[in-house]
Amino acid sequence: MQRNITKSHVLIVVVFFIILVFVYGYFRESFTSIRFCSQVCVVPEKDLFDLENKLDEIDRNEDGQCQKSSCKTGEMIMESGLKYAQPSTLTGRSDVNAVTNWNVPLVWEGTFDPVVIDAIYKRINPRIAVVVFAVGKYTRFLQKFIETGEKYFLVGFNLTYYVHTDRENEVPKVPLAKGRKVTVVSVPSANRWQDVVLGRMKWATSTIETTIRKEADYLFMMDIDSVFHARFGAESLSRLSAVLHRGYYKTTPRDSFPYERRPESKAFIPAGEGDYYYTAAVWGGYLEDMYKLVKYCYEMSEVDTKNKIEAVWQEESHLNRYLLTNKPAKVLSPEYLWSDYDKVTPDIKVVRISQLVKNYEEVRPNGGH
Ligand SMILES: CC(=O)N[C@H]1[C@@H](OP(=O)(O)OP(=O)(O)OC[C@H]2O[C@@H](n3ccc(=O)[nH]c3=O)[C@H](O)[C@@H]2O)O[C@H](CO)[C@H](O)[C@@H]1O
Ligand SMILES: [Mn+2]
Repeated sequence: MQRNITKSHVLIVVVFFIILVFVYGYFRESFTSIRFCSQVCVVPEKDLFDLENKLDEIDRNEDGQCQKSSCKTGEMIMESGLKYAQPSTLTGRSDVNAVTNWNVPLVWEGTFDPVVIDAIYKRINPRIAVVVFAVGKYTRFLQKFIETGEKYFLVGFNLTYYVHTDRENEVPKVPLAKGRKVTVVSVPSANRWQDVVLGRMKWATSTIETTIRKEADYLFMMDIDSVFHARFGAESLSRLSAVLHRGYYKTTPRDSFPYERRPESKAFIPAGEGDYYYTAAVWGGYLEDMYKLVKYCYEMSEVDTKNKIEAVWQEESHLNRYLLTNKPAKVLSPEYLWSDYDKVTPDIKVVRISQLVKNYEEVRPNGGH
């Protein structure tokens, strides 16, 4: 009995092991790519190599320009070892919608973790351009805008404020953090505020072509009559990010949005169409995507002028027209531009930047609205 068991069993065990070795040899490739993740994630050697390569990809040429498109964003790579709260699939903001119907984020406080977002974007280390205009009496807003920008706006990132003005001597000297600067660009004075507002598209197009294109990866267009109050960070970065206008984001039916309604204008949006109403006081994105959009607003307003029409809200109308067809990659909640004219409502957990109350009559060259 004892002898029988030993003989046949030894044979079976040997055959079993031989088969096992063959099977292993055959499927070896697939076995190595299985990741065993619990506390520690074991990354197979080949994948580790790919990952290192990706980390090394963030290269700039002699002009400081990114070599690969991943420099701008796209790839959500985070260094390992970072400590942050575990994300939940079940809890989050339930009082607001955090996604659009074309499935991109609608950014509110509580929908992102600053630690994770910063880790991803600081590794890319993008150069950010902020284009602002301070023409005529609007130079008075520069000091507070830049001062508070240094406290809250994309802190820790390379950033240049391109201040377009007709009063160079009124540009204040504000202490700036490392990697940040102010570049002054001269523009002519204007007799109508409408010309300044629309002129922004023309002058910004030209500054991008001559200067900014060589110096930045992202670009923001912003009104100057605003003050930062809280973090306005890398969560705002995307190919194209637009901000919901605080006046129309909650219950306004689309047919009541102040879109351009005259078919003669290039900014025309007919009844029954539209997603949101976006403000033109804060918008940003990849340099080249923003260039295309700023230039579009300029060219469309030129066509309108030829046809003796001016869109109801100038470049804001053209911006809204463009974004209806070319959906933004991120929509930012009105936290990203509130107004001191309005009471803060419970869904706005944090006001990141707010428009100042101003005397339109006094500050604008031709007064009024
Ligand atoms: C919150 C919001 O939706 N803002 C929009 C609203 O602006 P506002 O009513 O806030 O207009 P505004 O007076 O701030 O003008 C827009 C910007 O143009 C510049 N400026 C204007 C006049 C002037 O004499 N000098 C000068 O430098 C300055 O940067 C200013 O911030 O309507 C404008 C068009 O009508 C633009 O679409 C603004 O983005
Ligand atoms: Mn404004």
